[in-house]
Amino acid sequence: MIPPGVPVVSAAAMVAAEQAVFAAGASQIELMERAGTAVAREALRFANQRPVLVLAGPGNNGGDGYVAARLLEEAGLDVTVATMGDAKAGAAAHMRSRWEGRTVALEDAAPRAFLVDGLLGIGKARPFTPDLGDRLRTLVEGAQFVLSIDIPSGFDTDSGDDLGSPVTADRTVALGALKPVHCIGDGLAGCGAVMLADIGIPVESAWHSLARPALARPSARANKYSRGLVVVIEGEMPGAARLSACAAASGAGYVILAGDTASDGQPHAIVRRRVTTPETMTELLDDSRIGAVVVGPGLGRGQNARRMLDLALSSSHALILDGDALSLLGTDAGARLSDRRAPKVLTPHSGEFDRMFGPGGGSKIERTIAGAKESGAHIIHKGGDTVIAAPSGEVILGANGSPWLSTAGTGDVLAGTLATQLAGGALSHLEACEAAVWLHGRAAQLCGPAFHADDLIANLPRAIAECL
Ligand SMILES: NC(=O)C1=CN([C@@H]2O[C@H](COP(=O)(O)OP(=O)(O)OC[C@H]3O[C@@H](n4cnc5c(N)ncnc54)[C@H](O)[C@@H]3O)[C@@H](O)[C@H]2O)[C@@H](O)CC1
Ligand SMILES: [K+]
Repeated sequence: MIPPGVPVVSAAAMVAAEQAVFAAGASQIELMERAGTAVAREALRFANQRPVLVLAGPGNNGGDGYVAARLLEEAGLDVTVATMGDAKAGAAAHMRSRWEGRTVALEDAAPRAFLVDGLLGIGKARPFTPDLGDRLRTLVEGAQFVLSIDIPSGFDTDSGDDLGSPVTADRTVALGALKPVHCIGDGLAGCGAVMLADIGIPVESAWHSLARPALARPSARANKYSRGLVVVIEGEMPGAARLSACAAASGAGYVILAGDTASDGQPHAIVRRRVTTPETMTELLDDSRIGAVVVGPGLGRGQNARRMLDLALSSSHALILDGDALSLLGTDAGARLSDRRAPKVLTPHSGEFDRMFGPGGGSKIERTIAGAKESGAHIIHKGGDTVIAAPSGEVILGANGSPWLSTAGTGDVLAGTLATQLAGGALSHLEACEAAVWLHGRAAQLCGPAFHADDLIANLPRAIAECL
């Protein structure tokens, strides 16, 4: 769980925001006192009189730890501080000097039930030495509850990578703003539940965490076309496109499933159109009422699939490109899509993303932004840590789903859900992506464990109801 709809900043941007506050006259000691107070408050909610071990590193993260230790002892708890190196000069050294309680070196510390992790924060982290790593593992495994200050120690703030740290927090108090490690990569599991503490540092960012969308009810004058006409192109594996079409039918006014459909099947509300040749495809797409076209789920990668994709790309409709369409575009995606003026959204999982834009080049956030800029498309880079990026560089980080989403067909459902939000025309493209990812994740939560993609569709109306 991460707080919804709040700014997310890189380590460098957080430091710049802090510097701006200092330049405006704030004192570093005051800020650290506020940070430590927020940590102590959170610790008091969960410590329940258990013995506390505060790990204090050499930087300002450790400084926050010393403040928390002092306040927890003043609150009557039994507190020991384990230090890793000497506190550097400045506020952290000041807070170290104000701590008068029991202190041991990290190497000599014994486990205690409630662990407060103030070893490393958003400064540049190096992997722990083997000895320190082993000691830390003993302390973490011996604790009943681990509360990390700002970030779990030994994780990279911007990529979310675990640098070999034994820390897995039950809860993390993010200071001032969320950072990428709270939302992506190994950090998702390493942080536990994340709470955000306002310590008086104003931050602005083009990156935000996912929030519940505000969706409108159909107006009194609404008709099936004004609520959005969605076309889904069927291919070699028709089940995938049918999942997209059924998902789109939750909210869209009119859904057409186009392909080699022999029978008209369930649900009857979805209109079947027999489209097997370039001519019939061209005829289908020659309809200005179409709000969005989904192409790719189960499309196949043969000659016919390629032809259908080319025709969809040359239309002027908003396109959702998923699955096989992304594989067919491959390394040509950037060049081919940047030439297309009409809106397009790509919904790759990591393998499809890498096939289009290459596997290297920074964090998942940076890579997704680069892909969006190169292709001129909005990108929903799927996974447990979904990253949505716009060509403008705006980002939404959407880790609200459920690990049970890792089952066949759920991506097809996302594509259809997105088509409905785009075709409705009420939302910007980024808002439509955010709404689709939220609804998809929420429907998964409502399903509970061990569901299949059809169950997800059945829960979309309940998710939508929460947004009205
Ligand atoms: N700047 C400020 O005034 C504030 C900072 N805050 C705290 O300060 C943190 C950032 O502080 P810093 O920039 O000092 O960074 P850190 O507290 O992350 O400490 C970085 C230090 O740890 C050392 N280090 C890194 N990896 C190591 C390893 N494996 N073994 C031993 N030493 C290692 C580095 O050489 C560096 O000296 C934030 O995360 C937050 O907790 C808060 O107190 C709010 C105010
Ligand atoms: K920490």
